[in-house]
Amino acid sequence: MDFFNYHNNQLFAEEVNIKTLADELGTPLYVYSRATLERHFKAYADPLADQPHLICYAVKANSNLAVLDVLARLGAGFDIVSVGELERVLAAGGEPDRIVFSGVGKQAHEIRRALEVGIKCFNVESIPELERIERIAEEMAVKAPISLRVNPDVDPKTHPYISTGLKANKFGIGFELAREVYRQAAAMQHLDVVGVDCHIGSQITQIDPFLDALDRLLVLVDQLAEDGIQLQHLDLGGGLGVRYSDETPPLPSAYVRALRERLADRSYELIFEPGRAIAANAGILVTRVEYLKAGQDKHFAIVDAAMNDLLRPALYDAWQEIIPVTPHPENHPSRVWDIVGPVCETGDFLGKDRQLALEPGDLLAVRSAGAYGFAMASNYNSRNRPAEVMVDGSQWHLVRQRESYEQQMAGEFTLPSQ
Ligand SMILES: Cc1ncc(COP(=O)(O)O)c(C=O)c1O
Ligand SMILES: N[C@@H](CCCC[NH3+])C(=O)O
Repeated sequence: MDFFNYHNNQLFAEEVNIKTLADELGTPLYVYSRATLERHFKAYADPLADQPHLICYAVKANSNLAVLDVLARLGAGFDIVSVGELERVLAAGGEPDRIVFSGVGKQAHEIRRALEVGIKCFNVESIPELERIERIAEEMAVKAPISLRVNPDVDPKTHPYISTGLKANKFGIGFELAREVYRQAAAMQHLDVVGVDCHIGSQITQIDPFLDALDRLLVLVDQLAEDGIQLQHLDLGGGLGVRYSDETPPLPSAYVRALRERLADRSYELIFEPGRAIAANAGILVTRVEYLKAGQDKHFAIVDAAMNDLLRPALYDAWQEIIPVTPHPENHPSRVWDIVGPVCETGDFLGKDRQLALEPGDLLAVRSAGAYGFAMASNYNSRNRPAEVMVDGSQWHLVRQRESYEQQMAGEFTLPSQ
């Protein structure tokens, strides 16, 4: 089932015509489908219905308040990596005791705020972080729930920039060290050791690396049991890939089932931290063609969205499908275009070598843009970040206004006069 589809030669999100939205709200414009977010969340939650679990949506993928709200209403937990994400989850109605806090650089004020609101667990990534949490918990006279993020040294076979579970990556505590660090954690007065955590990378399209990582975690869990450390939950991270072009990642249900089979009759609460698998294919970026420019070797369609709006193509050479919002008749001449933005960088492209029938003023949709799209948008070239819309059946809601220049400059000052 796809909630972004053509009807009468017009692209729709659920029952809302994209051209109407773009004409009314301007472009570039992010459009999300509530039904798709819900379907993707349930694809994780349903196969876990008969056992204790928590799906902690990775807020970094798309932190729009409306997206968080949709997921909170379904009972989602949240995986955060900053106090900014924490405040967003709380503002959207997320429950503090369903929040896990990941990330290698948690600052003291972030730890304090997380303890104050009572999060479910800190996923601790180093010994100094463990010591910092212990110190702050002591000052606040509370016990901090923690798990260690273990780096299992498993190759996730993904883009090198988004692999996180190899020895060479900055993330987690090395597998060989983990048992000893758990002993240290268990001896600290103000820590409550509740789980173990592992996240090996993103856009992973095979099940095997996840199973290898789980096997390593289970070896550790057994060793910890010998040491008298009983865990309540296993957090298996996020990272399940999606289809951008011809990838064939396992469905969430198959992935969850495979991991459950490996766990056999071990009874732990299972936590997952999916980001991309929930949000990516729940969103598109709509952009308008400004100019068609014939180059010597290449033809360029210059559109009004750029790398500041959608960074993935520039950063990872990522491929995302680009489709017309209102396709021309079949006999309209087409040619191969590079779809580029107005930013002054050669890396500013949304897609290369795309066969399309185009005219100036046409609308295009970049698919699979719901995750790591707006979330990584910036003001580079002093461009305002785009608006975001949530479609819900035949209704749509503006869930973020296009930034204004005043907002972009807010809080910034020129030098005082002499
Ligand atoms: C700790 C952690 N959890 C979850 C995620 C979400 O990953 P994905 O969007 O690939 O599911 C990430 C990002 O890779 C992460 O770093
Ligand atoms: N931002 C990345 C994924 C990073 C995952 C976060 N650890 C992407 O767009 O693919």
